[in-house]
Amino acid sequence: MSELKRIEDLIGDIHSLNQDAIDAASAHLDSLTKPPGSLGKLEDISKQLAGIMGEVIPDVSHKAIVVMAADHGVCEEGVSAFPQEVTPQMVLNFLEGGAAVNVLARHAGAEVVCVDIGVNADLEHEALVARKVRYGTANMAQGPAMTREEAIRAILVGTEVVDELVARGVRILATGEMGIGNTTASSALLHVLGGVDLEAGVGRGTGIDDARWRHKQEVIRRSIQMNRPDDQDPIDVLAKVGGLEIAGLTGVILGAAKHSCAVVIDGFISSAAALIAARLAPVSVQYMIGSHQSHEQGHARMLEAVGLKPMLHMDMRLGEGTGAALCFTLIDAAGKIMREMASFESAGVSRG
Ligand SMILES: Cc1cc2ncn([C@H]3O[C@H](COP(=O)(O)O)[C@@H](O)[C@H]3O)c2cc1C
Ligand SMILES: O=C(O)c1cccnc1
Repeated sequence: MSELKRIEDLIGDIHSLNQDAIDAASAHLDSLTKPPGSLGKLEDISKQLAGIMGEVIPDVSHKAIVVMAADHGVCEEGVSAFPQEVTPQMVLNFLEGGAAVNVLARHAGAEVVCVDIGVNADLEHEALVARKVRYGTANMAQGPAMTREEAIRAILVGTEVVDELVARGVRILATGEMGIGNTTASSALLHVLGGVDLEAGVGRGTGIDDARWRHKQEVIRRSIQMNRPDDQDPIDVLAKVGGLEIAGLTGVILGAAKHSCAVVIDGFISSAAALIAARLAPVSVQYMIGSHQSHEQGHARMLEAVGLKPMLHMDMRLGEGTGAALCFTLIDAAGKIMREMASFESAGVSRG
């Protein structure tokens, strides 16, 4: 089967949520000892999870954060405060359990799965999922970041990783990434697909100064002029000005939706992947949970373009899956409410 046909089939396998399960979860929440709706977004999470998994109180105890790692040729233009070699160095840090996402994942009881989908170095580690599509993207300021075939292959890597995780019992997923330069690619995607000006949609990433921030906008402007991505064709935009980890995460999101699993979306870069997924398969948004609003300029506009409302505002701007890991703790809290709260009947409390 051609790889494009596999993407079309994947999209065709994603269905709307189960309304009966949502109604049953809603009735259960209203039977609990609280005014209806008073637990706000905790109730929304429970209803969404019920609709996604087709059960009133689904078991989401087995959680995984998929950290997709890849490099960006556009780093040659000086768009990040850090050098490219940080990408493979951080991958080893993830694999040894020392990065922020590892700590927060342990706190939330989630596993971290690190995938080399396009790091510009040879990496070896027993825990690494080695699925390199190519050694980093090309410099998008001089030509397309990758070919259409590579973008499609990277999306399929993401769905295959999810297939394997679901087969081993994972029931909820989250997105994470590592890739020096990837806020540049993400802002380019936001500009082309979301129509957001570069002033508003380009942030400081790892912490660039004003001069470099203006330069980053200029590099994105040049990259778009050079490649002329078709805003009606999300895979064309992804291939020309996106990234391999972003493509992989698009696949993770679509794969989660195909398996009727929720997928918690992390920060700016993960949300760019969510934007591609939303444009390829609008119904996939129903499976996404917006974890937090990053401090990165443009993230609010990115979330709006996808159609997500973030749970948390923590001024975090790290990526890796850190915001998604924190959101897992809220999802667990929502599940405990569903499981452990007394009802008006059982507790003998009068209804209004
Ligand atoms: C040590 C370190 C750890 C990180 N973990 C995530 N990022 C984050 O920063 C990068 C994006 O920012 P920019 O586009 O400015 O390069 C990505 O790798 C993202 O995951 C990190 C960055 C650094 C330096
Ligand atoms: O919002 C994010 O995910 C983010 C912001 C800056 C750098 N890296 C990631």
